[in-house]
Amino acid sequence: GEIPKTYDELYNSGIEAYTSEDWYGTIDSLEKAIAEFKFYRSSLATCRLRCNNVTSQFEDGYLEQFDDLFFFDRVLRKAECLTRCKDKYLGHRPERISQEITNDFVLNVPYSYLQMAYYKTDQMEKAASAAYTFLLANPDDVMMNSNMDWYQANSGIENLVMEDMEAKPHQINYMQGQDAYGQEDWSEAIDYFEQSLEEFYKVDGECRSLCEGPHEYEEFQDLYISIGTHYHSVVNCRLNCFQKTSVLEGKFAGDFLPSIYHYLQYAYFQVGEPDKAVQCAVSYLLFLPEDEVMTKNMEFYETQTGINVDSYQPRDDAKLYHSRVTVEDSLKKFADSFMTLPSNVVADTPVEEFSEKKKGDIDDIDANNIEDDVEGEDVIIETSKAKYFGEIQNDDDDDVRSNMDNVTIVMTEKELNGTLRMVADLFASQMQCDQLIELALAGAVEGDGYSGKAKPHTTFETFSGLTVLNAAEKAREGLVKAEDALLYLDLSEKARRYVESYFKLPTRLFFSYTHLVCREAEPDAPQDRDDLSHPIHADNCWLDDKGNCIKKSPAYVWRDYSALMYLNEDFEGGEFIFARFNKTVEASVQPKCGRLVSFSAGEENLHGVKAVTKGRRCALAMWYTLDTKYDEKAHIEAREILENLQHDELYLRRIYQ
Ligand SMILES: O=C(O)CCC(=O)C(=O)O
Ligand SMILES: [Fe+3]
Repeated sequence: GEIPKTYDELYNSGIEAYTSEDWYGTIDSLEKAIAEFKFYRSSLATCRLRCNNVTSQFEDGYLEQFDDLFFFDRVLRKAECLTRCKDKYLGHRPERISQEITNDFVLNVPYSYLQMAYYKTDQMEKAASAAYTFLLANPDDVMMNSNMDWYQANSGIENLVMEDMEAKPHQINYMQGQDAYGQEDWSEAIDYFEQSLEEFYKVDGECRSLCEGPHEYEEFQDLYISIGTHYHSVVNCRLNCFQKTSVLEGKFAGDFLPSIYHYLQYAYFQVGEPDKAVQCAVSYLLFLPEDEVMTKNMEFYETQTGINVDSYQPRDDAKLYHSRVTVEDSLKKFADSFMTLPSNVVADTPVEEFSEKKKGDIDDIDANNIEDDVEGEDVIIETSKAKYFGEIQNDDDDDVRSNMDNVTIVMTEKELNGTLRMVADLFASQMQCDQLIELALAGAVEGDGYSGKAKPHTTFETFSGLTVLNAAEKAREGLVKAEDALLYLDLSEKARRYVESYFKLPTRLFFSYTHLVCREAEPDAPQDRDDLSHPIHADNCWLDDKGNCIKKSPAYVWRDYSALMYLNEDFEGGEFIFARFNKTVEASVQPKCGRLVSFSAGEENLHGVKAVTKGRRCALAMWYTLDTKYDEKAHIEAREILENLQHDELYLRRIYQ
């Protein structure tokens, strides 16, 4: 028969039909494209999963006596199995389909065309659902947001139901489970949550196997280095699956998986199955061992039901998942220690997937407080509150932290009167601070970072700055010391790692912008000025006149965390303040050499700097993002420049010695 079209071909015909306003044609092609995309991905995943079970024709243990024959026997048998399987299910399809088009599918872009086509053909409900589906992956899209408002106001349909047309079974079951749970229909809740759990692991398995796709090599290297390089990107991609699968209504829900065990333990308890309840509780604690509510529940089980909780193991599914991720994470860290992840990682699942959503805003999945209802006992208190799921992936970040010589935390959320804030000392020695100030004096440019405006915030101070890349370039030109520029890179990396670990971030934190800055009071500035050196602001949104945080351009909306490492204290004024929009101060921090203040970059952390009335105040300012897209590549480039310099210098020394 006719060779079926691939999803990129169908997508292109859909767009062509759209351009010529052939709405039925658009719908036909795009619906087929979406179906084909799903078929393609699930077949690929199925083949890869199936081929995990290949067995060797050799006697058990026979190959293990030769160095790597056992390993390569499995590799070849898997390769053979995959070749056959792909041939059978995906026969005519090319090995690789345009990455750009694949990304469009991952980001629900076909639904933006479908939305219009459904609307034009008078299918309002579908049109609204398509708009909603597109928005889940592209929440900031201005056009689609206004379409959505329009549907809500003018569709003419009462109770217009908008569906996520890409909702996956683990998400649907989860939401149905929550409904049943809210109705206190425990056995139905158990069914849904068990189903959701099973589907979660299935989707996760598919996601992980889709990571095994092609990889752009610069060149083939040693056999093992090539394999290792490819595996590095695969394991990185696999670890990202947690983010991609733990999504509810388009948003990253950090405790999606553990919360299912939380719901289940309560529901099992309610239906009189305390054994299963404890198993679920123990499974939950595997992911979030420090959870207070669950720890209390365990005490309850122990004291009120007579169960010996210590004899319980987590469920097999939880154990398997947890230990796999733990091992993968340590393999990835090991790989990270000697090779860099290529920036052009090509896998079937783009790394950017869900980038809009992972931003680190961990949403409350459900704040559904379940009141005590077992004879007034002090029982299982509430369902899961949002928690970071950092424990799994950040295990040995604690080492990083303890390796940070003598860094000490001096203020936490409590003293700082807010959330996601901290102050720590001893990040740099006096000598290092002096070196960085010297670097700033030699290299910083007035108005750098503010379109050259030397006085961007107040007329009474001059602002100057130097980026990491400019520092390296100036070192190359001999304008600043290379070792100072290197220290700039090293200290900012030290801070980045500390912040990543301190806030237990589930994924890597990237630099988004790094700036060595000084603010210097004008010699004739009045001592009693009442303006600020830096007005109250949030780092990732702009505040309108009512103090609303607008997360739109020109704000740097992708910034998720900020940190400032102070370099001196010999100036007057210049305290850093956390403050409300009406300028009431929540906490104030006195800068000094080696002190780091760090906080999440949103409206929860409005801040500013009090007037510097005398002298010069210097700091290493860093803004970070969780979104790889905004990774400040300048750090790598700067390091390269400096390494080359160092290399040249050694070379010259050798010649002239
Ligand atoms: O220098 C400081 O203490 C804070 C500066 C700041 O908030 C910013 O540049 O966004
Ligand atoms: Fe700021």
